[in-house]
Order: sequence, then structure tokens, then C-alpha cells
Amino acid sequence: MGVVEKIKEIEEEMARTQKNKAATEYHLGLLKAKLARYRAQLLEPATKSGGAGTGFDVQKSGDARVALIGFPSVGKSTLLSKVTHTASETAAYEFTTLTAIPGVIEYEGARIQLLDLPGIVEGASQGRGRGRQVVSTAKTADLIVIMLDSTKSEEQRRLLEIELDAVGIRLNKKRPDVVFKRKTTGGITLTATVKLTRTDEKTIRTILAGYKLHNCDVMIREDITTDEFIDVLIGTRKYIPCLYVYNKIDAISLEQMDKLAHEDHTVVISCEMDLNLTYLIDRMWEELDLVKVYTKKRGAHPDLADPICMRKGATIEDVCNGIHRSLSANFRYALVWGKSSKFSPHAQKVGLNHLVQDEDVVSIFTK
Ligand SMILES: Nc1nc2c(ncn2[C@@H]2O[C@H](COP(=O)(O)OP(=O)(O)OP(=O)(O)O)[C@@H](O)[C@H]2O)c(=O)[nH]1
Ligand SMILES: [K+]
Ligand SMILES: [Mg+2]
Repeated sequence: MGVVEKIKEIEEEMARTQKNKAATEYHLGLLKAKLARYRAQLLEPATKSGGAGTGFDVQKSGDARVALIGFPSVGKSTLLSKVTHTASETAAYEFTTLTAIPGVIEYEGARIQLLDLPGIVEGASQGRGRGRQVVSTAKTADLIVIMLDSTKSEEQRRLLEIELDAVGIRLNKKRPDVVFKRKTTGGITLTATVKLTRTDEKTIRTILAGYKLHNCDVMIREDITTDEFIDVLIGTRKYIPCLYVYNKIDAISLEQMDKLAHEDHTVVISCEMDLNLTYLIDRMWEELDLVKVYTKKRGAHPDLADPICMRKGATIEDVCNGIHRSLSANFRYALVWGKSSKFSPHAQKVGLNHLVQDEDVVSIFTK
């Protein structure tokens, strides 16, 4: 039996189990663990030279990557052509775009790579067509834009979420707060610092046994579900922010548009009529949650045209690495002005571990 058949079998058994009220949560947990293992197998590249599990070979560039995911002809390429200097072919027929096309959005000195991708259909994650490559590429993004046609049914959104979920992408979710440590001896130590209402100790132990994990420390610090616990064990999940972008609002009523616009993580636009595109880019920037730091040479004004962009949580060391590879080796101290300076508006003298904040100005002093 192939992996796909095994998965189908487990899914059928789970459906039966769910119908049976007497069925225990831990039996379901066991099935879920099995299912996740087979799914993981399915995602491993078939060959060393890159098989089903690999994305498109487009180099990351700029400060962050945003991937456009959607069904065919929702307007992904039209968006790329509107907001970047790159033209991507657009047409009224499906699957116009056949590969990944990168463009650059310049935003207050930062550079965001926007990746136009082929449209996907239901079943993309199971290896149909280019779909698998598309969802694999989505894994490399710092932000996923799920683009939807506002004239089509709500169902499209759920279908796309299922495809991304199947390759281990968790949208708009935090990594579950669970500390998991493997050991070589000593059995299982399981502690929960909160009351578990969505899973239970027995289920967790069953799953650990299912993964042949007989020696480990598990500390659960939030009320997680069984699925979230499996995610922790698998360890390769990607937690990526997502914006749902409804295009073609020129073709729907004001009432319909208003309803969509009020949903969480949602932006409504019309590429064709140039509606809301600037706002969309503001929202992308917000979701990316980057910090921008300006550097300043002694006696000079800060360089506002060319900030260094980093993930939130970046330190002075990251700033150094963003300027030059060898800088942190010769580092003496830095001066920071801005939100992260405790003497603001005056500068603070700091070391490599100092956390920077958005719009800080930094001067580095070397040996
Ligand atoms: N009414 C309307 N049509 C639009 C809008 N944006 C794009 N379109 C049309 O939608 C069709 C598909 O646009 P594309 O940009 O090729 O869509 P795509 O998502 O890149 O499609 P694939 O590459 O085939 O997956 C084209 O005929 C566009 O002119 C919009 O805001 N409103
Ligand atoms: K198209
Ligand atoms: Mg396209």
C-alpha cells in the first residue's frame, strides 16, 4: 500500500471514530499521530536532486519575501505588475503564469520581494501539477498573501488553507508554548502549567508512544489541542503570517465588499481599478513586523535613504552583520538613539546584545 492509500485509510478510520460518541480522544490522537507521520513522508523529496517537495528556484532577495497564493485567474500577476516594476503576463484564461516571478516593492527604503506564483487547485499539496511546488515555495515566505476573487464563493479560502496546512504551514498562529526535550534515559516527565481542556495527559502519552518517544521532558505552558502537540513533535512546522486579499471588488456590491473588509487579516482591493493598493502594501509591511534601523557615521546625519531591515528581536550584532561581515569581530561599542535608548532622546552606549527597535539610529565604533 502506498503512503497516499495509507493516509486515506486513516482518514476514513478517523471519520468513523469521530462519529462514534464512545470513542476515546486518545484513539483519535493515535490516528492523528500516524496520519502526521505519513504526511511527513509524502513531503520528503522523492529524489536527492529535488523531487516533489521542492519549491521554485528563485533566489531570496531584499529584506523579506511575500508569496502570492491563489486559484487561477484571481489577479495575482495583475497585482505584481501594478505594485512592482516587474511585468508578469496576465490573461483571462487559467494557468497563465507557469513559474515563480519575483518583483520588488520599495517601501520607505526597505525592499520587499513579491513572488507571483502559478495558480493552484484543490489537491495541490498531494502533488498534482505544479501545485506542490507552489505550496513548497510558500513555506519560504515571510508573509503569505492568499489572494481571492471576491466574486467567487467563500469556499475558495478554506480550500487554500487546507492545501497550505497539508504541507505544514500554520497561518497566523504562534508556535505552541511547549518545551520538549529528548533524553536517552529516565522515562517521560510530563508537566502542564495550565489546565488542559482540549487534550489530556493520556492522549499526549499515547502520541509519545506512537512516536516511540519513551524518554523525554514535556512541559506544556498553554491550553493546546492534540493537533498542536503533534506539530511540536514534528518540529518542522512553519508559522507564517497571512493576509487574505479579496481582489476584483469593482465587480461586487458595496454591501458584499463591506462584509469582506471587516474580516480579520483581510484587505479588499481592485487591481484593475487601482483601489486600496497602497493600503495593501502598508498592511503587508505591518504584518511582516520588521524593524528598520538607520546607521549614522560620526559627525554625519543618519543615512535615512538606506536603512537596515531586520526581524523583530534583532540586536546590535544583527545590525553589524547587516553592514559588513567583519564588523562584529572588531566591535567596541555602539551608540543608539530612538525607542531602544533608555536615555531617549539622548543616546545610550550599548553592546552587541542590545535589542534594537524600529527607527532607531545606530553608530558603531570599532577597534
Ligand atoms: N474585474 C476585475 N478583473 C481583474 C482584476 N484584477 C485582475 N483582473 C482580471 O482577471 C484576469 C486574471 O488575471 P491574472 O492577473 O492573469 O490572474 P492570475 O491570478 O495571475 O492567474 P494565473 O496566472 O492564471 O493563475 C485577467 O483577465 C485580469 O484582467 C480586478 O481588480 N477586477
Ligand atoms: K490568468
Ligand atoms: Mg498569473
